[in-house]
Amino acid sequence: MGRDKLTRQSLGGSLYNRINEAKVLMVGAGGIGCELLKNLVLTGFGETHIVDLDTIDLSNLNRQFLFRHEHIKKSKALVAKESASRFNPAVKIVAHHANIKDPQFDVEWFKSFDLVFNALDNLEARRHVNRMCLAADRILLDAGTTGWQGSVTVIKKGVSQCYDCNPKEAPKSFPVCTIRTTPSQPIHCIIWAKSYLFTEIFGTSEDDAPELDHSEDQENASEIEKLRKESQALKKIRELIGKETFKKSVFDKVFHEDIDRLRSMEDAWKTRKAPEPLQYDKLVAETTGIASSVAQSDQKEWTLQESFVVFNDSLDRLGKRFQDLKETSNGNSSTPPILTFDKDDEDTLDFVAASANLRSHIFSIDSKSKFDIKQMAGNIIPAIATTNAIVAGIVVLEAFKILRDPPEFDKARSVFLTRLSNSPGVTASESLLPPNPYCPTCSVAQAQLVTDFTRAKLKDIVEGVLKAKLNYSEDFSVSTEAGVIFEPDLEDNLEKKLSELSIGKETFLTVRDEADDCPRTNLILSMIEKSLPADEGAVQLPEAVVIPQRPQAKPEPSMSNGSNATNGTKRKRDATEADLEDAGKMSKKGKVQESGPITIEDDDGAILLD
Ligand SMILES: Nc1ncnc2c1ncn2[C@@H]1O[C@H](COP(=O)(O)OP(=O)(O)OP(=O)(O)O)[C@@H](O)[C@H]1O
Ligand SMILES: [Zn+2]
Repeated sequence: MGRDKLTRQSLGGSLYNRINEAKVLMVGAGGIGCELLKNLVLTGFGETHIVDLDTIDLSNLNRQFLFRHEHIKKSKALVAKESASRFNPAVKIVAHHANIKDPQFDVEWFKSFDLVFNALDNLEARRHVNRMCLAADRILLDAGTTGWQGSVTVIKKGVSQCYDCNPKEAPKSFPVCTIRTTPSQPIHCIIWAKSYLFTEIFGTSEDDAPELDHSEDQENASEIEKLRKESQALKKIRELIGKETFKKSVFDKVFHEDIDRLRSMEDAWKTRKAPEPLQYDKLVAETTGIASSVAQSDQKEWTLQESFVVFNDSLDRLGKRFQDLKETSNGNSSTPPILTFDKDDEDTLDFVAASANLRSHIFSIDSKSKFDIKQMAGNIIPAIATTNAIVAGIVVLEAFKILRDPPEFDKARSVFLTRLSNSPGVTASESLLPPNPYCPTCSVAQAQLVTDFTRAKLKDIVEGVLKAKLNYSEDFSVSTEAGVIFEPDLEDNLEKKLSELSIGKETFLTVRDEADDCPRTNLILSMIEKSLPADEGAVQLPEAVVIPQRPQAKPEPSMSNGSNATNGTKRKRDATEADLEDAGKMSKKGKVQESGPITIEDDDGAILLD
């Protein structure tokens, strides 16, 4: 009996043949991706391309079953291909060890697929694939999981909601002053250790850390200035790396001198307990007999003395790595050596865990185990293989509906996996909702520009296409994800080449009509690279574009029931339902709330996580 006989029987010959001929793209070969690839290959999808930028880590092996111990440090995409090929040698698998945002994966490339599957773990890459599929007019099946929660959504341009139709919760950040001056929860000390202390000693600068919110800096200008001086002093300590005095200097600076300064701000401690500085020599005396192997006890909360031992030991390890790096990069001043925090890098995790707990002790905050700190610093909740397997199965069932002849879009559903205590089953589903007419990504006009990047300038787009071909008047702006590059008061970029403005074939440009009367909806431009004859324009508009008027002012979302309904008939999903990946991060003690974003409630109160 042929290996595909039963599959053919259960799917029916016509669907089976279409699956056999289908060319699909799977973005992400992690927890969901491994399960999904197995399903695609065993069902007989004719050609599957895999894109993943990462290499295999020890911590992936418990659930990413296409990978084995001997694959650690190898490309996920390539090993996934190798392992899954053995399940069904009749299908073709193509692996790309790359970032899906790389320019080689342009709109034309997306057009070469019948279907696209997202098996990703982050908002940024998902949004990018969403935009690419809209520009290429390809159906995207997005699968996501967070712990026990999961979702599968079918996104078809103009028919169903896209990934951006519901605004997503911005990642949680903390005001700088909370982190640096008045921490009150373990997470504040963990962010301090990871995004301030570690980066100032071994990395670049805290200013770039996404967890730190600088929006209130102006209001606290004098305190921020003092904090800045503290950071500079800490950076100087970097010069002591490798010297006998290094560890004590770091310790004295951040756990003694800086704390003394904070204590002197009496107003800050009127309603809370003032921090207590630590003494290096006293702790040295108290820690004789504690072995550095205590760092391996990752489930228990270390004592102050144990944290001190791990702090010193991890600083030794990191200092040595930093020195080695410096030696190997000697003479190459353009790349100063830096170390970066990685939750799977024991040396960096030990340092962050020990430093966070020392700071927690100073501020009378509960300490956390290294295991808990790994979850919180890595902003992760445990991934659950079963959830991944369920969504990877459901997403293929949705793909069947789309591949039928004729396609059964009306039967396609958004499916959610929940473990809410009052929910009757494991999954819930709803029909696909129509696009949000105010969505900045899909309720817009789209156009493609054929572009010769060797000579195209911004002027060729602004003057040659937008004004000459699409009748934009003077009042409009053009922006990339990085910001505005053209508007009536910003004309300096017109003579610049697109490459100088970091615009490539993977870039989307947004044209916003700023006219007072009847402005048109936003226009999203994507690029097709082509070498064009010198006597022709460097940017061409191959097809006519219709740009409708912008809809009237957006109604205020109703906050009464936590929904943000816009279409009168059906309630739109709220952030928790629609974006489980980002709304639903939980710790072991996490508790899901039924509406609104998800909170972690730990002993120190509730905090929102992205
Ligand atoms: N921009 C991107 N381009 C290509 N692949 C990506 C991109 N962003 C994320 N990925 C991949 O998506 C996959 C998501 O899988 P998963 O959620 O299981 O994460 P993981 O990194 O394997 O696990 P964990 O984060 O729990 O350690 C990862 O393999 C990751 O490398
Ligand atoms: Zn949309």
